[in-house]
This record gives sequence, structure tokens and C-alpha cells, in this order.
Amino acid sequence: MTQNVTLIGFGAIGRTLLQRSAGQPGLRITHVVVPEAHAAAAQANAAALQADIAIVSAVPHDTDLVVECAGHEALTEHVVPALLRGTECAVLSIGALSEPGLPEQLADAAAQGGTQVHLLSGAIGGVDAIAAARIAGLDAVTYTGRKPPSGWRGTPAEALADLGSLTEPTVILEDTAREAARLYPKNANVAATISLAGLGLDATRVRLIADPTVTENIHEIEVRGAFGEMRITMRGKPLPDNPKTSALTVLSALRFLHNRTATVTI
Ligand SMILES: NC(=O)C1=CN([C@@H]2O[C@H](COP(=O)(O)OP(=O)(O)OC[C@H]3O[C@@H](n4cnc5c(N)ncnc54)[C@H](O)[C@@H]3O)[C@@H](O)[C@H]2O)C=CC1
Ligand SMILES: O=C([O-])CC(=O)C(=O)O
Repeated sequence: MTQNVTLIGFGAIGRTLLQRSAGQPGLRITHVVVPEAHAAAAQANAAALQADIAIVSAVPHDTDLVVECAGHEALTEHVVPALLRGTECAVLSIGALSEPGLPEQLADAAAQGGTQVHLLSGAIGGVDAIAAARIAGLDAVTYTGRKPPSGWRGTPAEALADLGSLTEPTVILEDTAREAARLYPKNANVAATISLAGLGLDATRVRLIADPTVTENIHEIEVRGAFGEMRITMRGKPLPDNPKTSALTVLSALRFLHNRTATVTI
């Protein structure tokens, strides 16, 4: 039986996800939720990719699965109500979970609806290893996020440095993951994800760097604990439509969707 999927958000991630999910057996993206003001543009873009897609302002009650790729507001506006109705949801705007009370709100809504909310690994790998290692106890988790200056446009980094004329790597934040997610919500999903898998938002140390010498989004993660040590560097190519977002983010959502219907999941 085909599972009907609703996307929340139709920006760089949503568009690429719709494009790449075409023909995936057992799944069909039937609806896309966007704010009213973006509906006409989304309709034109989506119809070019899939003629029968419906652009809507709320998640339909009969959808089987929701994938959120919209931003912080969409979690309270759309994901919480869907969970309360018992609809399983997968979330990419993990930075939003730095807002006090929101993780508990999502968990309570899923419990009330008798369903699950999945926090996707997004732009990075190794989330499974961090979450497994946590069971035996972690000592330290640190994260360094490095992006080209264009990846920091429209953020508080603009007030700290002249992004257009940087000649060397410039640290724009050195703090906890909670502070990183509060100040740079669209650039701290990774910081929030590794915190939630590991030591939590207040005990995870984060450095964010605007680096004119790189063209990729570079994520360095170091973890120490009873399990041993782990060091990962991801050099993610950004999506053409949004330099803040690594292309792997879309692939992580596709993997999640694939595993919904695969006989062997990995
Ligand atoms: N977990 C991870 O590793 C990553 C997560 N992200 C997050 O994924 C989200 C989407 O990223 P992009 O597609 O690159 O952003 P984008 O800015 O290109 O697109 C956002 C889309 O969401 C829609 N939207 C905004 N508010 C909405 C609401 N309340 N309800 C429904 N739709 C709404 C907009 O109309 C737009 O279509 C962002 O929150 C971003 O921070 C991005 C990269 C990595
Ligand atoms: O690389 C990405 O796609 C996004 C990113 O840094 C983040 O939100 O932490």
C-alpha cells in the first residue's frame, strides 16, 4: 500500500526532496504545506515537478507521514497538531528544539497521539554513534561549523564582520549549542542535533566560523566517552538554492522515506 506523505516547507530542501523522491516505490508526496503568502510561487514550482501535487495551508488529516523542512514556526504551527492527531512526523529544523519547552511539547504531543516524532540526522553523519555512545556515558562533545561567508548572510554574523571582504577564517561564535541555535537557527541545526543525541544543549561546546577559504559546509565533531573517542569531519556541498543548507540534508530525508518501505533498513 502506498504511503501518502506531506511536506511542510517548499524551499531549497522541499523542492529537491520532491524532485528526488519521484518514482520511489511505496511512497508518494501528495501535499506541500506553505504559508498563504508563498502558495502561488510554490504551486508554480511544484506543478512543474509533479502535476497533481496539492499546495495547502495545513497538514491534511488523512496523510500517513509528515516531513518538516520549513523552519522553527512550522513545528508549533503544524507538527505538534499533526502528532496530536496521531500522524507520524520527521523533523529537519532541529535547531528549533533549543527553544525551552519545545522538545517536551513534541514528545507530549506524540505520546498523546500514540505516534512518533523522528529527528533526522540532516547534514551530518555519526548521530547513531553519538546516541549509542551516550548509553555508556559521554565526557565531552564539541562541534565546529565552518561555512563560506555567503552561508552567514542574513544572520547576526553580518554585524560582527564584513562578510563580503573577509580574507581569513573568522570565529563568529564560541559558546554552548543552545546559544548557537538561538542566535543562528538556520546554521545550528547540526549543533542542536549532536547535542540532543549526546550531552544536551548546555554541555555541548560550539564554534562557528565564516571562512572565505572554503566552498563547502564543513562540520567537525569530536566526542569522548566510556565507549572511546570519535572524530568526524563532513565536507558537505551546499544546495545550489541555499548556501546555508548542505545537500546531504535532503538525502537524509530520502533515506528516512526509503526505510519506511524497504524490507531491509540501514
Ligand atoms: N537538520 C539539518 O541538518 C538541517 C536543517 N535545515 C533546516 O531545514 C529548514 C528548511 O531549510 P531550507 O529548505 O534550506 O530553507 P528555505 O528558506 O529555502 O525554505 C523554507 C521553506 O519553508 C516555508 N515555510 C516557512 N515558514 C513556514 C511555516 N510556518 N509553515 C509552512 N511552511 C513554512 C517557506 O515558505 C519555504 O518554502 C530550515 O529550518 C533549516 O534550518 C537546513 C539544513 C540542515
Ligand atoms: O550544513 C548545513 O546544511 C546546515 C548547518 O550547518 C546547520 O544548520 O547546522
